[in-house]
Amino acid sequence: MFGFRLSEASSPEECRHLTDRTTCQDTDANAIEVRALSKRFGGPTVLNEVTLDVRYGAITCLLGPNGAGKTTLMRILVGHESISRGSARIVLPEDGALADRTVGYVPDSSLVYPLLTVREHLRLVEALFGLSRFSRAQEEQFLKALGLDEHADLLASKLSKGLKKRLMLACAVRQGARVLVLDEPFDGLDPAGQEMLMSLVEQLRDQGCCVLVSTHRLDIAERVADELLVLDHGELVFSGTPTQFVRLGEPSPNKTAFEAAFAAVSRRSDSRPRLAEFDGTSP
Ligand SMILES: Nc1ncnc2c1ncn2[C@@H]1O[C@H](COP(=O)(O)OP(=O)(O)OP(=O)(O)O)[C@@H](O)[C@H]1O
Repeated sequence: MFGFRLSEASSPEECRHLTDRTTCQDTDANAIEVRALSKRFGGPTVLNEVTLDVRYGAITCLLGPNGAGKTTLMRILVGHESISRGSARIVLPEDGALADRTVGYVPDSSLVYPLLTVREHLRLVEALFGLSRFSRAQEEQFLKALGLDEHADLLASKLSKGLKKRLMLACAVRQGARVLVLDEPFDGLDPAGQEMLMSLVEQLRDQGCCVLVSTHRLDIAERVADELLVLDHGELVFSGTPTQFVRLGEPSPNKTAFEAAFAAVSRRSDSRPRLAEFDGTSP
């Protein structure tokens, strides 16, 4: 669906930077290393002795029920939250990419400048990271690829939730980030937007980027994930490939193999409220 190739929209210098991703980066190399990481906010432990690796050249989906600690882990990775114990580090690509451009973060809540237009956001990123400015044609092509061309001159405050997410991702891509940390990026997107985003993350993966995506959408994880991480109550309860994951589930007529595996590894899987127990509708 994305006719736009990310490398085409950049200046020759940036093209080299972007297209070299696949050749300069060992796609088995770790991009993120977390070791015995614990986090407390004063009260209960929110992340407990978490150890994991996330690699370049892969889409890694981070799954887990509400409150499992996904956002906290991502905020720690991008330096927005402190660590109580252990360590977390981003491993820079081997080609000497600039550290300040390496990590792109799309948070769960919107982080846009309300009084700047979509187009102005891209120019702000260009200025902040010292990138040569897109020509008008390149800018149009880039905006079209990200599904933002019809909204280019709208103030960010006027964008829908899904479009704000798309804008934040566009800024991370424009920045040339190699490690993309995307917190619930599919939340608020319509089906066409979801397809577009899946295609985009696959392109980024194919260029050698590390794409870490948190989601509650098991169907989307099943489609795009090369690797899966599952957090539950702050503990890492699964790390491996989708093939390894589905082996853990009990076959069930009411669940997909992914849903069955998620239920098997997640302690909260059987915590559905039983309305009948409260409202007297049980026979
Ligand atoms: N700043 C904070 N102060 C105190 N507790 C916090 C803070 N941030 C997160 N928590 C707690 O940490 C736990 C994990 O929250 P987190 O947002 O990381 O989970 P999550 O897996 O992203 O959940 P969801 O899927 O609902 O977004 C929750 O119990 C939450 O209340």
